[in-house]
Amino acid sequence: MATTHANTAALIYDWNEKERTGPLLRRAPRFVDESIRDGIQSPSVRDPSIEQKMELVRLMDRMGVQAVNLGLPGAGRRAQEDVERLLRFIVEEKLRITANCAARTVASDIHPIIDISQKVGVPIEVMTFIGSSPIRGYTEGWDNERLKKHTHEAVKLGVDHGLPVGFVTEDTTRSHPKTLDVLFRTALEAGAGRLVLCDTCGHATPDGLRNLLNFTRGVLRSMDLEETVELDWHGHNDRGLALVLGLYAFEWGFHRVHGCGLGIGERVGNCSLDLLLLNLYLLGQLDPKQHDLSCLVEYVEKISESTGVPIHPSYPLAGRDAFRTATGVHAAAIIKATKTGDHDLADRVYSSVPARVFGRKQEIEIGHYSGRSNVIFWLREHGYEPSDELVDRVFNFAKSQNHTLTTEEVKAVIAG
Ligand SMILES: CC(C)[C@@](O)(CC(=O)O)C(=O)O
Repeated sequence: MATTHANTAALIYDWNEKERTGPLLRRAPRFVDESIRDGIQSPSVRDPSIEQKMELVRLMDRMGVQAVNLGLPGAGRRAQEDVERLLRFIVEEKLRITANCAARTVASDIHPIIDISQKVGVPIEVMTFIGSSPIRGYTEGWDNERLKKHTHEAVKLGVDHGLPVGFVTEDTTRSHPKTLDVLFRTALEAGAGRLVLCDTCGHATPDGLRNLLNFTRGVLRSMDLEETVELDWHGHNDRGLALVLGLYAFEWGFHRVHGCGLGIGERVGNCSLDLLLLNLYLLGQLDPKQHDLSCLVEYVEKISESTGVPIHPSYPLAGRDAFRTATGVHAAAIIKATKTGDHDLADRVYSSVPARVFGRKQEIEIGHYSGRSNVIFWLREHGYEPSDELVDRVFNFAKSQNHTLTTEEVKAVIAG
């Protein structure tokens, strides 16, 4: 693996690399951060302040995320003000990140995007969305003719004002090919430069994603647009597959994948953008000159702080427990590796994510599953001489408890 130190690599047989069918990308992956649009549609999420949104956009930019959805200006005055301020912020700070905004396929949602774009003098990509599945058509009472008319008018409105337009079919993964064929053609003929395929309800399996992509490619090919129109994948996590599908989407040729920090978003959330970045990094698919992931943990923490969504203790990389162990067998191995002085080795003995690369640290704790080596290591780390008597005392106390000891608890036992 490209990101493993040579010493450690010799000690790991990497089945991941034996034969790769997963992400080996034909082109550099690009990302759309939906945290401050779809992310904040989650019922448990608090709307971050404008300052917090700016901070998040700055972190996205540092991580090399190419585009951010700034919101849905059609939602009202506050959304419009936020979008305008964020767009000005991007310009003033000379960030590389580009902006897009969500809009229903109605003129009243698209006009505010045109207005803000003209006011600030920067193009905003219009991401105009329409429910395209039969189940949505049934509940909303829309027929295909109506969908087609709205699609044509909305895309044309953005294009006529010189804005790039992405056409977003909600619930694409449960939509009939005949409907998609009509809608894609209508949008592309009206000048859409991008199709956004959506797994709005988190329905797709990897087969579903591939079948849909092949179908969509067929439509583009028949219009001779395969080389010019870009494809985005936007997925939700109802079945817990969003991250895996995000990785496959890149593998199979999507240009961009959408995601949210900490995987927040409607219901069970979107594809986790931080875990997508982490995985592509571990697969050696991110150019380190373009993607500074030293702030990846900070990004997840800021998402959590600003939205009020806690980070689950076992959440990969940023979770409190991601690099902690109290278990005797695990700790003993890590302690031995630490003694070699090779930190990469110590970080990899019991994790496939190297903590130190992301500014985190492997920690050894003391609990009822611990061995004496945990206690000795802990005492040394905290500046205590591990005498036999002291080790016994802490060890026996830990065995009588049902949880991992806190620093205060260990100190109280040491104090006697
Ligand atoms: C707008 C679209 C991309 C959506 O997020 C739906 C929405 O938020 O209305 C989806 O998942 O299909």
